[in-house]
Amino acid sequence: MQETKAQLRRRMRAARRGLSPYLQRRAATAVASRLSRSSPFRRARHIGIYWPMDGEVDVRGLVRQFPAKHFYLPVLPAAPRPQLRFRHWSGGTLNYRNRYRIPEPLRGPVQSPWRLDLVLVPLVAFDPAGGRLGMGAGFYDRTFAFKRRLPGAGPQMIGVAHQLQCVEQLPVDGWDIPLSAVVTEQQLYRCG
Ligand SMILES: Nc1nc2c(c(=O)[nH]1)N(C=O)[C@@H](CNc1ccc(C(=O)N[C@@H](CCC(=O)O)C(=O)O)cc1)CN2
Ligand SMILES: Nc1ncnc2c1ncn2[C@@H]1O[C@H](COP(=O)(O)OP(=O)(O)OP(=O)(O)O)[C@@H](O)[C@H]1O
Repeated sequence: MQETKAQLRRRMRAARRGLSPYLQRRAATAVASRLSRSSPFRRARHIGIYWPMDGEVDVRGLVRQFPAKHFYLPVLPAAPRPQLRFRHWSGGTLNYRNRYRIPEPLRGPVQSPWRLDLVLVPLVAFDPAGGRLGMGAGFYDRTFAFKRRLPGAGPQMIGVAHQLQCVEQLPVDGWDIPLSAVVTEQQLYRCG
């Protein structure tokens, strides 16, 4: 029988969490190096990144490596707003954790999502066509929903993942924002 989204999420999260610290470090280095050689990254000045959780690839090393670029971390929306905000982060220690226990900067300039040049998107599973399965709260889909109406507008969305998170084909929902590329420790997928 076909695996449900919830089952696929559970399986992929367990798989990436199960990677040894050695494999995690190797993936982090390979992904950061492949990203930093790609033209969307080289062109970008304002970049959305993420604080890794639950076995996600750790690309925070890029912040130290590229001091001339500006990096921003997602900040969860306060009650009435459905969208993420992105707050400037220079690589320092963060003391505050949000309700999912993910660190967030408490101060610093906030950048509108559409003024970022590039967003490195965390994900649970992806397919080679740019389909993405996230944590299931729809944060990235809602925040970048404007890209469905204006496909060329706003940041390039590049998924970041371990190769083991690749599946043949994900079901597409109407609100899904397709990824323009996905980077893993093994390859760069150009999508769409
Ligand atoms: N590193 C990282 N940061 C991110 C995301 C992400 O996927 N990765 N997000 C991408 O959108 C947003 C956070 N989205 C999240 C959605 C659900 C859960 C979560 O852990 N859910 C629990 C149960 C909920 C609870 O504890 O209340 C779970 O099922 O594990 C975590 C983050 C913003 N920041
Ligand atoms: N543009 C949107 N407008 C309104 N609701 C949305 C929109 N995008 C997503 N949602 C809602 O968010 C819920 C979760 O979507 P989905 O399962 O695709 O999240 P996800 O991409 O896995 O999560 P995340 O982006 O948080 O990692 C959906 O049930 C949907 O109702």
